[in-house]
Amino acid sequence: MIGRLNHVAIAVRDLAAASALYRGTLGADVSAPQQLPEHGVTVVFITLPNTKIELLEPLGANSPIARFLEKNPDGGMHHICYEVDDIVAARDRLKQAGARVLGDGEPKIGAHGKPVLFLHPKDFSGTLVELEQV
Ligand SMILES: CC[C@@H](C(=O)O)C(=O)SCCNC(=O)CCNC(=O)[C@H](O)C(C)(C)COP(=O)(O)OP(=O)(O)OC[C@H]1O[C@@H](n2cnc3c(N)ncnc32)[C@H](O)[C@@H]1OP(=O)(O)O
Ligand SMILES: [Co+2]
Repeated sequence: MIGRLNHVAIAVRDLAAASALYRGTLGADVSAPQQLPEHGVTVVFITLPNTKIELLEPLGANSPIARFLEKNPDGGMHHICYEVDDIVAARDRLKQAGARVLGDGEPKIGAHGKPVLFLHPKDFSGTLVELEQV
């Protein structure tokens, strides 16, 4: 059901500093920041030859990233995103298998303008999983 690795996301306290680190020290191609209030994040994408890295900074009072940073003050790996062809079919199959789909269970439009859903980390070996329909 899952396809390509779309991105690995890292939560950071200071998006400008983390972007400078990737751009300057690691020599990476870093996008401009994008605010996504519906997701409670400001995001940049780093394009690598085989996948992307998403850097996430908290945005707004109810950001899931703010809560993550309370527990992980230095930041860290936040989620992994797999591509699927049909997100509603994937969701229904996962629910049938007993996995918890987060939020209201309906796909939201993510950073790439495509539908996304999140799966509870406790159901996936301690890793928060995002699905993106491509
Ligand atoms: C930019 C848009 C989009 C894209 O297109 O790419 C994005 O990526 S947006 C990214 C941000 N959005 C989300 O994270 C949405 C989904 N997340 C959630 O619904 C919640 O953050 C959560 C995963 C359900 C956690 O909720 P929270 O209220 O923080 O619960 P707890 O702190 O009580 O956590 C419960 C339990 O789970 C562990 N945990 C929490 N977050 C993670 C994580 N990212 N990775 C692994 N484990 C995680 C947490 O430590 C708790 O465990 P215990 O302490 O053992 O109980
Ligand atoms: Co993501």
